[in-house]
Amino acid sequence: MAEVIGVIGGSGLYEMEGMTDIKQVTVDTPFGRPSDEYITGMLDGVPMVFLPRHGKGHRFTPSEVNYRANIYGMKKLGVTRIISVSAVGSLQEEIVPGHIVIPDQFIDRTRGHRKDTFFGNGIVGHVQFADPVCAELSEKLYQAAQAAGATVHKGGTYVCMEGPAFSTRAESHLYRSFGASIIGMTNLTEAKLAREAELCYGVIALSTDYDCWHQAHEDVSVEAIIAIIKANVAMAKQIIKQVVGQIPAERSCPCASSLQYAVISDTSVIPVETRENLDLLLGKYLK
Ligand SMILES: CSC[C@H]1O[C@H](OP(=O)(O)O)[C@H](O)[C@@H]1O
Ligand SMILES: Nc1ncnc2[nH]cnc12
Repeated sequence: MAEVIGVIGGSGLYEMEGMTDIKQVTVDTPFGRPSDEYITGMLDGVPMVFLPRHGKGHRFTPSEVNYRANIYGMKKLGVTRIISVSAVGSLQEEIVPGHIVIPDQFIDRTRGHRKDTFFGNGIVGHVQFADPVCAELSEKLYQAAQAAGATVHKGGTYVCMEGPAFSTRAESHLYRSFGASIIGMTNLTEAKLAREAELCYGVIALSTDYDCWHQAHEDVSVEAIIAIIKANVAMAKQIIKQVVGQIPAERSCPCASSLQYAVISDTSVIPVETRENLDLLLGKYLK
């Protein structure tokens, strides 16, 4: 039986066509409400769960999204691999709007307001995050993007800013001086929580604009982003359709055991409520 694939749709991707046996599922979590109901079903014979990150109708800012609930809900529904589809600004000339990037690194420019860990409340753990995305899933996404006919860039550094306002021009130039490739507001937070939930995480990033550094292009605007998304969302869906059949049933990557040596707390002092809240993620290590 194939493992369940989760898709988190970003700006412009609020539903996943082509799924069969669809159910809308409300999931309760110890971390509050996910962004919306999850859509469960099958895509080309593979079990799939879909969630729109900002909610249907795009109701939550990047800072307001309840990332912990979203990831926990995926885990609760049996998901083992998450594919994120996201709109990003390009920080490099060669990443033209309309191109796809499969990023492999992040730089954190969020401001510490987001809940980006399941740890706390009496339990401390530190997962490895040097390689923040699943290399195996990302390779499959790259191959699927090529097969779908996209112009796709393999690897790249995603700057995750807080938003919701876009960057100043000075910030945009600063990120370019870091050698970063793309900029968005959501994916790093998800990647951290996916790692803490022992889920693989990979990103299909659709370049929608040149942010505000490029002298020959208009500064980023929602209007321009939506136009590019509309023209390319079918491609993102095509990549997902391509990839589901290519993902092996069993995972052989390290993502599946990322919590094994992460907890530093004396397990005898973990409060009962914390233990209960984290049982789904950590129970097998806290016996
Ligand atoms: C609509 S422009 C800015 C918005 O788009 C990206 O969203 P997502 O990552 O969910 O596709 C970016 O991160 C911002 O949230
Ligand atoms: N230029 C940009 N900055 C931040 N997030 C984005 N999402 C799409 N384009 C973006």
